Amino acid sequence: MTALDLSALRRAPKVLLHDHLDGGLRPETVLELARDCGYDALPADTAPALAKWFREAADSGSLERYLETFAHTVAVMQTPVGLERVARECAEDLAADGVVYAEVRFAPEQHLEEGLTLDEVVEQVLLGFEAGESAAEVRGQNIRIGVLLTAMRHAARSREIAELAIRFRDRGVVGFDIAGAEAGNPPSRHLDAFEYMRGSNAHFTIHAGEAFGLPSIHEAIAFCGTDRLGHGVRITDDITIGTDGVPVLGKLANYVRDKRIPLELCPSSNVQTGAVDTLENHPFDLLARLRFRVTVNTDNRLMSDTSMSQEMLRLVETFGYGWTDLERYTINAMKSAFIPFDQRLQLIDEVIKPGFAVLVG
Ligand SMILES: O=c1[nH]cnc2c1ncn2[C@@H]1O[C@H](CO)[C@@H](O)[C@H]1O
Ligand SMILES: [Zn+2]
Repeated sequence: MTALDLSALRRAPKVLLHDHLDGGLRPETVLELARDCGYDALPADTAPALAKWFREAADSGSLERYLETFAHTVAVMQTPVGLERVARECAEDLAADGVVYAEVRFAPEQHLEEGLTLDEVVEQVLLGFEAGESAAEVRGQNIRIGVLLTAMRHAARSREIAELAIRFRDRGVVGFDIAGAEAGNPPSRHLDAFEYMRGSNAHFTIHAGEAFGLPSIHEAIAFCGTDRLGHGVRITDDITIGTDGVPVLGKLANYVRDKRIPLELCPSSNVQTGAVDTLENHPFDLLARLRFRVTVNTDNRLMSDTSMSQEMLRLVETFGYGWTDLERYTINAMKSAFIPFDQRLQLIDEVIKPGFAVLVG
């Protein structure tokens, strides 16, 4: 059995379903792109200081204030060169961390300030991911990236973004999502976008149950028909612990578990936005023990100063998990991916299981 430390975790084949492209830039890249495009509003001028600023500013305890930090990353992702570079580096960084399959999301509507069209934005990001996948392969690190197109939930372009996702479905876009401030912007506002996706036999996930509780999760599932829940951490509001210490599930929690609806849990991000108060109190462990389909995710690597391996290490340190637990969460994630079933199975059988077998030894 290999000791469970950060370097061994980096060798484990990992699957990431919830990662924002504009939340994962390298601090040096933010600085360089800002200089190149004349953006002069960055809050720091060295990479370490900028990394620290993002981490601390995102530690706000409120989703709305956490989201304000994205103004700086989105500002430097407005040109073909900037978009391509950020996507390329994202693929390379994830591959170097041992991620073998990732679904990375971003909101094309936020990248139109310099005159690019929605289609051009998506094309540049896809080019960047392809270049990053190839560069990683040369180093012996194989990764596949599927793109999710996000619509901002406070805006009114979700139908258009869903159509964009379908236009690019055979070129690397594997699904659709909504993100942004949850309170006041319920999923049902975007029903036509979700109906369009369902009508196209296409997949989507919805950020729900992060800054708002059960009604948001209920709408996402019952009215919108979501395939997965982005976070979904507040499903615990529907779980009570009886006097005998035994958890009792309400109707919605039961439904989520019965239908094996995947929860894209993002431990560090959830603490930063105040969805949970401490990692020790994160319901990840309760949900895992109750056999919900839990997955481990980064959400925003820059804002949380994290990686897939780091998130797993934090869970190991907090809840005492071993390799077989981590393998189970990884297989949960691979089963829940938006690529076709045969391709998911191939990654499980040929990459994930053999990779963990080496570590379990
Ligand atoms: O945890 C989150 N909850 C809700 N919205 C988020 C979260 N992380 C990032 N974004 C939002 O998604 C946009 C597209 O990637 C980001 O610009 C940010 O506003
Ligand atoms: Zn997110």
